[in-house]
Amino acid sequence: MKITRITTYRVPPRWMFLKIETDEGIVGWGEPVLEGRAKTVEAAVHEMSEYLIGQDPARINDLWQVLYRAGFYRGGGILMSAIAGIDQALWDIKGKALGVPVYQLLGGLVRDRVKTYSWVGGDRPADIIRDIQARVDVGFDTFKMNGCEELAVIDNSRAIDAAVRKVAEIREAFGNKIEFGLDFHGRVTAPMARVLIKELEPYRPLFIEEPVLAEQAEYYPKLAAQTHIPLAAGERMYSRFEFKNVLAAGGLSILQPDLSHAGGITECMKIASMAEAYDVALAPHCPLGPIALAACLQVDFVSWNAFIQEQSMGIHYNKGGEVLDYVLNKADFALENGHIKPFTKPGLGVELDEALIIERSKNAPDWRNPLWRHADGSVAEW
Ligand SMILES: O=C(O)C(=O)C[C@@H](O)[C@H](O)CO
Ligand SMILES: [Mg+2]
Repeated sequence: MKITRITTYRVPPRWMFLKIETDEGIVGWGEPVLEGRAKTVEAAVHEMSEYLIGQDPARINDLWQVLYRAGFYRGGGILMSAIAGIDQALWDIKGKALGVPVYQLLGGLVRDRVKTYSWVGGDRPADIIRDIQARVDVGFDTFKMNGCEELAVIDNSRAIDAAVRKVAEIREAFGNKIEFGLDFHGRVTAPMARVLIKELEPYRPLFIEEPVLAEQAEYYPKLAAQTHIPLAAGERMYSRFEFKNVLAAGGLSILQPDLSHAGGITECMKIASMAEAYDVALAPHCPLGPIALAACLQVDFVSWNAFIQEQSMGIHYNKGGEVLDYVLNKADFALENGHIKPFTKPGLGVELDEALIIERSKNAPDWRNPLWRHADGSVAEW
């Protein structure tokens, strides 16, 4: 079998789908995207296609190493997202060629269903109680929300109290019938993380995500030493070589590699195994579309230390497009009390509405996250 063509489709709300065609008629799909940099990743995918056209798609490991090493420069969000989507599509082809779901090629199921969580609240969580109740009513019991609004490098007690009050209200309304992760979203500096985590300790969030920015990873063990709350990170780390350093230094209880940013299934399987060796849990990051989610689930189905999966149905970013819009086999993505069952179809398990993808790609928005500024005019972390 030989790869014959690579096509990319940027689609609403902010995703990009990749189609790899072969001379035997089998097609694989992937989702190479870095939110807000879709066009840059698209250029990277097409630059990399020079290494792929005419090649045997079955040689996923060799193609992955070529894409990672052949260009001399490596790593980072753009290149590793391009590789991620290509890798997903190659696994999709291999599963379809052999007539089995990808997880069968990775050693088979380690669990019968995967627990997911739902985002609630938006960039500035308001009406959070109402949002949670709406999802509790349909069976969810685990959620994630932004842990705070923008914070200054050193902020005041009012800002800290506002963040803590929201969490206190959630616990007051729902007790321990629900769990929630708090995503600091990189908005919190190391000094403020110490203060905010201390004040949040009594409310026992399930985890605190990106307690500091990935470039401040040396603070993970220091922050972990002051709290019992599990710390999580990973969406802005792009290869096993970055996760290696974080695992060796300690501090993270949960790794959140993004299957569309960290090199795809091939790379994230290695990251999952490394995490297990350090007794660290896996919770793949996925605020993206259906192909990214399917790739995450294939890894969750075979990774013992995977404990929960992010999915973006109803997330505040999905304006103009929802996860299942492009999916024909919607029933396979059914959530029963927040859990999803293993896919049965070959490959990644997603059957796509290609006509709709092509149609919506004709005027896809070039999504950007907002540029926030503090009251003094300085740039704020969004
Ligand atoms: O889902 C998460 O955990 C996020 O932090 C969302 C963030 O990754 C946005 O997708 C960036 O545009
Ligand atoms: Mg996050």
